[in-house]
Amino acid sequence: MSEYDYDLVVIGSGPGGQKAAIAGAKLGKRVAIVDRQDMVGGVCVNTGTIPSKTLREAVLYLTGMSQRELYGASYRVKQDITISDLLSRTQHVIGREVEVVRAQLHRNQVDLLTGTARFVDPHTIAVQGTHRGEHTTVTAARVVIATGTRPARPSQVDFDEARVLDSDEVLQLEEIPSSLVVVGAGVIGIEYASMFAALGSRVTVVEQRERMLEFCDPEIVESLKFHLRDLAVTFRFGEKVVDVAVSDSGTVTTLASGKRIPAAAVMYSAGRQGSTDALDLAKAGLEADHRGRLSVDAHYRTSVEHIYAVGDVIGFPALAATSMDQGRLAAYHAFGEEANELAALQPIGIYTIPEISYVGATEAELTSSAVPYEVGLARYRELARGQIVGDAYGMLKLLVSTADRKLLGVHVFGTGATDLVHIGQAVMACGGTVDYLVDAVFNYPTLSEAYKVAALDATNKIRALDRFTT
Ligand SMILES: Cc1cc2nc3c(=O)[nH]c(=O)nc-3n(C[C@H](O)[C@H](O)[C@H](O)COP(=O)(O)OP(=O)(O)OC[C@H]3O[C@@H](n4cnc5c(N)ncnc54)[C@H](O)[C@@H]3O)c2cc1C
Ligand SMILES: NC(=O)c1ccc[n+]([C@@H]2O[C@H](COP(=O)([O-])OP(=O)(O)OC[C@H]3O[C@@H](n4cnc5c(N)ncnc54)[C@H](O)[C@@H]3O)[C@@H](O)[C@H]2O)c1
Repeated sequence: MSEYDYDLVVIGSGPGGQKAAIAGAKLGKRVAIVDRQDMVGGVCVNTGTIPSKTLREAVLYLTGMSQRELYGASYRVKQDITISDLLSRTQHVIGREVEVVRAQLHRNQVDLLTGTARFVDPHTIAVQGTHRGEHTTVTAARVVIATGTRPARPSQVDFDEARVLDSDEVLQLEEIPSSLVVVGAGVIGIEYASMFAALGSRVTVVEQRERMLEFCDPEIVESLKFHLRDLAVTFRFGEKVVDVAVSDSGTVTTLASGKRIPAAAVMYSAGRQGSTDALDLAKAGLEADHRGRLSVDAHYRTSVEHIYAVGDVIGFPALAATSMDQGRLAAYHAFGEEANELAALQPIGIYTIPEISYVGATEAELTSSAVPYEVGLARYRELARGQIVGDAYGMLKLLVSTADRKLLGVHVFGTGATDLVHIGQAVMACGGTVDYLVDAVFNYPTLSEAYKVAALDATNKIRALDRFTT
């Protein structure tokens, strides 16, 4: 018998924690996972990915936005959309997802301990429930910390949960604001800006940097900005928020340049802070950085050999999919199970309206590292499926090496972008060339056909160049 209550205790039940716990259980280990009663499934299910993506789906459906190309600019499924129309769908999906997480843990014999965990010593964890007296202490041979992040809140701003909110509190809004200031044009800010703009709020996005989504293809970001401006979004780049004042009639946001922006509400999406303050890390011999984050080695092991950390609490890339794999790999490493490292090719999906997705290199990266490439482009409006679904703006861009014809990057903008990208990802991961896409037969009419159209475009350009040089 082991000297510990559990072989593995996981703190946090988001994507990273869930997969660490289940991977440990599949290896036959005794596993427990700790989270608060109302947070099973993590930030991902309760306040982050799942609610925001469900809200987006509800917005797209009820506003009739994606059908306007076909039925006219005034088309709407529901005339007066209320916040409860939007939130009821969100609550429904959250409820189902929480049940799925609970059932998966249960059938894998993972004990779910409810409460807030803190270290008593490197192998002992105290779990404090919400009610007095609800207190357990467990010991573990190994620990995975998967406590995620929470919105960063500047100390000088008075958040009141009604008019001045962080991105978690958007889900508690009592009405759709007629106007909204979004502070920070990171992924969260720009996704919510898209949704509220689609709902008809007048949105102003304030971003201290000169540009947004700098890691994406600039041509696609330009297209997105064009679309958002068309929905009455105003961008204030290179501007910093210095003050937010609230009164009964609304809010006024003051920028460092002296500009003042009146709005019904203000949403802060200006970065996130690692959730490590409740953990009493010092008792485990650990220390977080100034943003509450933990550092780990290539196997997700912290400086204390038996304690691992995964997911958003270790920082970049801070995505649900990567967090899941980090969790699985941490558990495998902890129990000496062989596993491949995290795949190098990871897609990015941004659920703006329209959505963006890419995998591999950008044109800017290839240019700065002097890798010669050609671009193959397909526009949705030239695809039969694009016409059928009423998407006239979508595009798919392939970056192809002129040296060996391999795919170097895929960038998609428009309907289904976050799904479509995986075709290119699979071809790239298998070392495929553009010729595979030229020769492949795709179902017709589909958006996937964009790959063939773009591949033909790229090969036509490469051929023209070859003819000139030979
Ligand atoms: C608005 C928003 C939208 C997003 N959209 C996307 C998206 O579209 N795609 C995508 O890939 N990613 C998205 N993300 C990011 C994604 O949600 C995260 O990458 C993912 O949730 C991180 O998982 P995690 O394992 O780190 O745990 P998290 O999901 O962050 O959960 C951590 C859990 O730990 C618990 N916890 C913290 N401290 C303790 C403690 N002391 N004791 C017990 N439990 C504790 C918390 O209660 C929480 O339940 C989004 C995030 C936000 C905020
Ligand atoms: N689709 C997705 O994959 C998805 C969606 C949402 C969130 N996420 C993840 O969540 C994480 C957090 O996202 P985020 O958008 O909160 O953070 P972020 O750090 O990416 O963006 C915050 C932005 O706010 C700006 N900012 C900060 N203070 C400001 C001020 N006073 N005035 C004006 N601008 C200010 C910063 O310059 C920055 O651009 C991301 O790392 C992302 O990986 C992913």
